Amino acid sequence: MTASIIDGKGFAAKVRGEVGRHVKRLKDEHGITPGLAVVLVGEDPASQVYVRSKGKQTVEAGMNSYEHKRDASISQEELLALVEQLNGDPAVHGILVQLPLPDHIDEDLVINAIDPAKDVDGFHISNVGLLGTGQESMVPCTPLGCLMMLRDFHGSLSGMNAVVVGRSNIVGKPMAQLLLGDSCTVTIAHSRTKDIKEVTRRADIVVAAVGRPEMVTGDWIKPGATVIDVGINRIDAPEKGEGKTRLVGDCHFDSCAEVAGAITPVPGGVGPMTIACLLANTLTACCRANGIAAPEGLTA
Ligand SMILES: Nc1nc(=O)c2c([nH]1)NC[C@@H]1CN(c3ccc(C(=O)N[C@@H](CCC(=O)O)C(=O)O)cc3)C=[N+]21
Ligand SMILES: [Mg+2]
Repeated sequence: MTASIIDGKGFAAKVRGEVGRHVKRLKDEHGITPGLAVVLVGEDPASQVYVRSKGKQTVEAGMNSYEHKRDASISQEELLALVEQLNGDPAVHGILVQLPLPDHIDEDLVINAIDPAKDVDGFHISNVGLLGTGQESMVPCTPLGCLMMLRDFHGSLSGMNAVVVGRSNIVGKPMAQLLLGDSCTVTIAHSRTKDIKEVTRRADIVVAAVGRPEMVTGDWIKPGATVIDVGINRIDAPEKGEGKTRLVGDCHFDSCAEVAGAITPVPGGVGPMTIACLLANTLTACCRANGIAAPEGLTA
């Protein structure tokens, strides 16, 4: 078998186009422009790349983008004061504080200082609780993007056996909640899971979110299963020349693609969908803040 490739990059472009059409309508009919504030602390070059492409795509969708870059030495108090300022700014409908933060800053404290209604990452404890109880919330972008691709490919997910590999607050746990919400039978596997291959090999859907390059190989996959690869790992690529690198997922693409029915590539899979869902969440937050019905199909 050779798997179908799920085109996250193409799907993300469609989602961004749909967001852009709703943004235009908000402007034309209500005179409102959604605004996204991104806070970047420190100089990590990879983070800077993400922040730049987020800003560019935000503007392309017709929304306002506000970037707040701060030195890695910023104090926790100063960062909390910035979050408070953004909470109180009516032009800002979404706030994203890029993670990870430097070690001297308590990440949970900063995230929980964000107004939950503006928490477009869906990381605030209120949003986590709302998602877990099936109430309206802001849904984390990466799992939302994965869910959109799965729904698009399969239609209904009801009754499917889904295994999420990884138990992070950012991806694994919310992904499991969303799959449960779509009536999958959900297992969360992780580094301490015994006979993990036997667990994943029973899955109709495998979502790999462990942050270990190419850990999931074809022998972990049931023939015909759908594989969603969340990992974005930069590894050395001496075959491309001295000092060169390349991006790989948490799945070993070639061996998984021989067995799976469908698979997302890296790059061009989950990553672009994450950014598209960030824009969708910003639009949703803006609509809710203004008492306007948020467009369906862009939320969980
Ligand atoms: N509060 C917070 N929210 C985040 O959502 C968040 C964060 N912090 N910290 C960093 C990670 C990383 N992240 C990515 C999003 C898109 C791509 C993406 O689009 N990647 C392209 C490739 C990019 C390349 O070529 O380097 C792709 O997979 O095709 C990657 C990484 C969001 N993050
Ligand atoms: Mg930290």
